[in-house]
Amino acid sequence: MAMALRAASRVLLRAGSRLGRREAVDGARRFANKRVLVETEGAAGATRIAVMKFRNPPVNSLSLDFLTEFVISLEKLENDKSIRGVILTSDSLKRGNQTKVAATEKTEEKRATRDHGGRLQERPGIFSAGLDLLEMYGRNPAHYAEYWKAVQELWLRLYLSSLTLMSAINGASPAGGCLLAITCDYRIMADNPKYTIGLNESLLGIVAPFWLKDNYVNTIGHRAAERALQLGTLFPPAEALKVGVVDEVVPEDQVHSKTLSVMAKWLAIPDHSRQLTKTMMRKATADNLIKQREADIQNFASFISRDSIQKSLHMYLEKLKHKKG
Ligand SMILES: CCCCCCCC/C=C\C=C\CC(=O)SCCNC(=O)CCNC(=O)[C@H](O)C(C)(C)COP(=O)(O)OP(=O)(O)OC[C@H]1O[C@@H](n2cnc3c(N)ncnc32)[C@H](O)[C@@H]1OP(=O)(O)O
Repeated sequence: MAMALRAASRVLLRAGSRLGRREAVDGARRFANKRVLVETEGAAGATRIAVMKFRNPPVNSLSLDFLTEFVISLEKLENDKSIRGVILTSDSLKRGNQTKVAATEKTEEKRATRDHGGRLQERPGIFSAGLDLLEMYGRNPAHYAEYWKAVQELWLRLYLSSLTLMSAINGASPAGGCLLAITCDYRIMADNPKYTIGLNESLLGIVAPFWLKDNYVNTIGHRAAERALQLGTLFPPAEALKVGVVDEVVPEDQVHSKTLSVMAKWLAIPDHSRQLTKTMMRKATADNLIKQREADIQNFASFISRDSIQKSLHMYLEKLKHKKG
């Protein structure tokens, strides 16, 4: 009997590490893939809220692996009928004792910041650095196509999610980081002038895809989007609030509690009427991509493969590598 139990628990452990860990923590539940930690709050049987924490060191860039894990986690939450609201945030915390590994070391692991025990660490103050530039540089067209399909998938899942989605923006949020935020129903940003948010693609010599542009227009209006997209504006919190990229700016240590209290207000609205309203507002924008997904993938793959675009990305990566501070 004991042997059978041990064998069963080994099978469960193996399945657990394949599917993501699930454990009980102080009455709350959590599951984790390697790059996304999901914690749920609230009593069993009652409405619960999930917090999805990004932890893809060093800067929470949207790598293919991260996108895949994100979509799997979101799908799990969509299928859990007790969950009605999800908060997106970064697991990046201000930590002491960090050492930035030399920029000359090339691999992903070596690029990350590590603590003195050699463990990989998030760089602090980053919500998400956006799409992973290394997925778009120096690869082949088939890879670009696969990557773009995953980017589209994440956007569609978030934009059309029946859950109430909120972002607790606790760090820098350029380009794809801003994409994550503007798919949400509500955005709360930490009041730290070092953090900026916006679609800065034009500064990299690339162009935001039409569906992200549409999402931006729906969020801040046509004229503001037209200007911000051409200039690649990254807004500090006060300006982000003024233009409407975010809905609230609060002191950094209150971002989580404020998001929870706003979430409670949204969850007081009946789900069916809120969801139908959300669909009514968003369906046409999403359908616009759905009906031309394949063409959008091919456009991206050929655009990003151009020598001139690869050169721009190379220069941008070099600039990042050699920047001071
Ligand atoms: C004809 C029309 C067709 C249309 C087709 C559509 C085409 C659309 C194409 C693309 C759309 C892209 C959208 C994007 O999201 S592009 C990504 C934009 N992101 C950025 O510009 C952010 C760049 N990063 C930063 O500004 C900073 O790194 C910051 C996030 C503020 C953090 O700063 P800091 O804490 O000082 O950290 P470091 O700068 O030192 O960065 C640490 C290492 O991480 C690397 N890094 C940073 N960002 C990325 C990234 N997005 N992807 C991959 N790697 C990234 C950085 O190089 C450092 O590496 P190393 O340690 O080796 O120097």
